[in-house]
Amino acid sequence: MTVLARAIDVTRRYGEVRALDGVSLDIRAGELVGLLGPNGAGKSTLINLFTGLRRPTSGTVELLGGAPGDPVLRRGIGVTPQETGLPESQRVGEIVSFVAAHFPDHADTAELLARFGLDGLAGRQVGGLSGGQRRRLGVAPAFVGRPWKVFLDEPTTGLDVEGRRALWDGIRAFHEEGGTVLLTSHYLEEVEALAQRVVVVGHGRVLADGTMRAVRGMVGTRRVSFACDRLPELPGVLAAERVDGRADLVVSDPDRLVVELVRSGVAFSGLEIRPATLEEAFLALTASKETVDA
Ligand SMILES: Nc1ncnc2c1ncn2[C@@H]1O[C@H](COP(=O)(O)OP(=O)(O)OP(=O)(O)O)[C@@H](O)[C@H]1O
Repeated sequence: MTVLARAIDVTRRYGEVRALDGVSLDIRAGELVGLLGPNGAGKSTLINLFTGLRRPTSGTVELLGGAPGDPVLRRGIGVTPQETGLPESQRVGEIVSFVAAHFPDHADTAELLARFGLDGLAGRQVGGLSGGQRRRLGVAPAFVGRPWKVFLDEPTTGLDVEGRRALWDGIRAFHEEGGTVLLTSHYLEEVEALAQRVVVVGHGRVLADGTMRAVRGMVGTRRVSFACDRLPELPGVLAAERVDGRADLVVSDPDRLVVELVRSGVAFSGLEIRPATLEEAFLALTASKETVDA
């Protein structure tokens, strides 16, 4: 299948910060890929490289088979950055028409607005939109030039459930017509609802790349905590902390951990098991990768 965006062993530094560290990734035509990772993982940097806004420090980035900075190739993509500053006094219809005017073949603006739940608002000034309507207006223009591929950086941040669903429907409709999507998100549920393939990034590296099911298995960790005087050696611990006489462990198999804890003969009390947050799961995944790589 045609590769629409490709990164080969890409590193990007900002001074001392290594935002991307040896990332290789292919996005093929027709895929809907979720790029999932905690704050600072390097998601926006990767999108900025694919869309030609930044250059890699080393490695190669290709867009539609060429250089991402090529204006002709860039006409084939649509981009929504994490934040958009739309002029308050401009009307919704004017904004979409302005973007459409840059493309020789563009979508019908009324249809596009309807697709993103903004129908009936073409004459409304941006200043009169709700936060959710504003965000959807920030995303819709990415689709106006009939792109091959769209890059959406946290498209649903700040949206309520209804707004999120309206946006998901718009993204799905584009994908069902054959469009390719790379979207970033902090939310596992969002990526699960939309993407067939999920790429987990952390500390500038690809930590996992596969189906949602496979990745959920990897990040589906639990936090097990209990009070004890001494923490024995236990298998399968991804991260451990001791706070006020309690051990706090992140594990992927809590049942096995508890069995081993009992077997160790160490006295414990106040056992609690709860799902780790996604953030914790990512940290554990990153930490375990670092241990493996060390
Ligand atoms: N222009 C910049 N100058 C300096 N450092 C930067 C710059 N842009 C990004 N970084 C750093 O690079 C790292 C990766 O940032 P990036 O924005 O790509 O992460 P992200 O995964 O998109 O995070 P978030 O989910 O918070 O948007 C972070 O440590 C960030 O502080």
